[in-house]
Amino acid sequence: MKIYILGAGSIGSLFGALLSKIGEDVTLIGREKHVNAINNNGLRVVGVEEFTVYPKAVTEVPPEPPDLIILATKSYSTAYALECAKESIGEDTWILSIQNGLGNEDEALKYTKNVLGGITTNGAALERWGVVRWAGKGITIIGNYPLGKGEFAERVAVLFKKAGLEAKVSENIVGWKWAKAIVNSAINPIGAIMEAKNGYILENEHLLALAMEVVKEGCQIATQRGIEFEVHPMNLLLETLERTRDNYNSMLQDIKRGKRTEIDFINGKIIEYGKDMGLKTPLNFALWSLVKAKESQTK
Ligand SMILES: NC(=O)C1=CN([C@@H]2O[C@H](COP(=O)(O)OP(=O)(O)OC[C@H]3O[C@@H](n4cnc5c(N)ncnc54)[C@H](O)[C@@H]3O)[C@@H](O)[C@H]2O)C=CC1
Ligand SMILES: CC(C)(CO)C(=O)C(=O)O
Repeated sequence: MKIYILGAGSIGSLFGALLSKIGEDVTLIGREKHVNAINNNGLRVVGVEEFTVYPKAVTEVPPEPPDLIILATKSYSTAYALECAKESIGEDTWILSIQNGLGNEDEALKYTKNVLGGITTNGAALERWGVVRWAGKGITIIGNYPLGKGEFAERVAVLFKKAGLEAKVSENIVGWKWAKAIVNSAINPIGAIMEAKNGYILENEHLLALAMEVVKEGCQIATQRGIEFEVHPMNLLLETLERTRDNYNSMLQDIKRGKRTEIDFINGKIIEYGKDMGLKTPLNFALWSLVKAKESQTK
């Protein structure tokens, strides 16, 4: 399959490397330093598995339409990245988002009806240009966005499995996207504000109570929008906190590096969807405001 990785950073490079290893026609689209390193020395994966592959790597989206574009930028870069890719989105091209947050697939729907949603609990980090660490093995769930299974989603899941990724297809990917976003809306800002590992939220009764209330608030908005969950976000919250006890969440990591966070696409989207329905989301608003303030402190 001809696959473009749009946003070859941490998670995109991991998916690109694994798909390239099984012989798929992968092109990584990313920033100059990473692209140059890949072209000079190949793309190295370390951690869960260790290997080097030699996929194509470029800074501009090639004009030929691929079968699949895997969207792996941060959510705040999605709109611009898709605009750069629009000439390469053919009639038969599918776009799959493996990003966190809400709204990425809706951006993709502006260009094609062939959109797959996805969530992944794999952990990846760029160790240096050309080298990606597969920090933790997880599951990837994909499905036609917003709803439905579809033949192409099944084909992609088969490829992912062949590449060594645990993968499954869901008929309700929108439910999974919301469930993950609601969990992130609690863990990420609380961990970022407290500058604490995820496990601390589980150990501290005040933080755990707050996280659970934030999850309830997100669920109210989702339910009003008719979203149904395969796994309830409250269970997912507790399971995620336990499983990622030792992690500093990605929002905290972004703040520490002076980078923009994805708060606008997590708590920000829950606030926005609430407003659309005349519903207030005071907890999400408080966390969003505090993270925004923290972001501006580091600038
Ligand atoms: N890193 C991880 O373990 C996981 C990340 N995610 C989600 O995946 C998304 C990506 O996360 P990361 O890989 O960690 O971020 P990252 O910042 O490491 O990678 C994104 C890359 O996209 C590139 N990019 C942005 N705009 C571009 C454009 N127009 N053309 C080409 N490249 C462009 C950036 O230069 C960057 O290298 C986020 O939504 C994140 O929440 C989800 C699960 C796990
Ligand atoms: C699951 C969790 C909370 C792990 O830290 C995450 O998705 C993140 O850090 O963004």
